[in-house]
Amino acid sequence: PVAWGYEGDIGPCNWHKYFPKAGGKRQSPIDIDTSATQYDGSFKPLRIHYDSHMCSSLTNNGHTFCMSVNSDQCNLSGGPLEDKYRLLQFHCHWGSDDTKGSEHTVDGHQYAAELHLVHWNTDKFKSADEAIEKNQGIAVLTAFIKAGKEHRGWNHVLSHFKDIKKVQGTSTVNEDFNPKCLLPENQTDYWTYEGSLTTPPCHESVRFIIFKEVVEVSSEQLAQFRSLCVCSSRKRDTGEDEHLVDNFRPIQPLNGRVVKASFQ
Ligand SMILES: NS(=O)(=O)c1ccc(S(=O)(=O)NCc2cccs2)s1
Ligand SMILES: [Zn+2]
Repeated sequence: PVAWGYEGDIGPCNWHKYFPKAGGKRQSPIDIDTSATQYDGSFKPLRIHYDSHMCSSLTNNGHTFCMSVNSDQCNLSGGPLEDKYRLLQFHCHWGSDDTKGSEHTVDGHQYAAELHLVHWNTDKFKSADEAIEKNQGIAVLTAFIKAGKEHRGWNHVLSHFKDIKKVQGTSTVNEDFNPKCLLPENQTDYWTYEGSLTTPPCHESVRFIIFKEVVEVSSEQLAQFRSLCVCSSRKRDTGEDEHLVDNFRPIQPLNGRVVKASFQ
């Protein structure tokens, strides 16, 4: 597999050389210009049904932490979606300090981090690997994160981080944890548009649903995101571990796409 990253020769400006989709016309992330969004009154209520008795495993894949979920009881439908989608995994993007880290921006404002709950279309496709490449294959529920008060729900995830500090580290999460607790209270106000995976291979298969309400976590919790290491071997010339930070892709051209809003 081709190595890619967020800085230097393997960074986002060169992804298109090995991952041609990265140069496509409906790429993500984007800036949400709230003065140009269009209210769509036709959206049905979002239906987010997750159960908490799902055994999931947490991995450091070198680009982010990834909580993979293998429950057919975690489903998403409604809102702008025509089909039923099943939760595959969730992960985040964050910065080297609290002033940057989100992938999408709102009126040019970048948040400290961004949560992606990745779902695949089980009505149209037989597997996630098939859905990942197809239009309407993927739906990503997205919440912005800012530094503020501590978030108790996030501690269920962060308590496993010592086991995945190194890349390819994996930890099994058995406790009663429902990822729905990571979403904002207001789940009726969101923006939505058609885009892509924000990492290679950047397939243009994603419907993003981005909540307007921002979730707060403490600065100390954000610092725990940054405690993950990029790779087991590579050391800085100071012998220091290289920490996983600034794993966000720059914003991409809108190319005429319209961002819809579920609220006026
Ligand atoms: N940042 S994001 O939510 O847009 C995502 C990027 C990659 C995602 S994935 O879950 O599809 N894993 C990568 C792949 C698995 C199988 C083939 S590619 S989700
Ligand atoms: Zn993501």
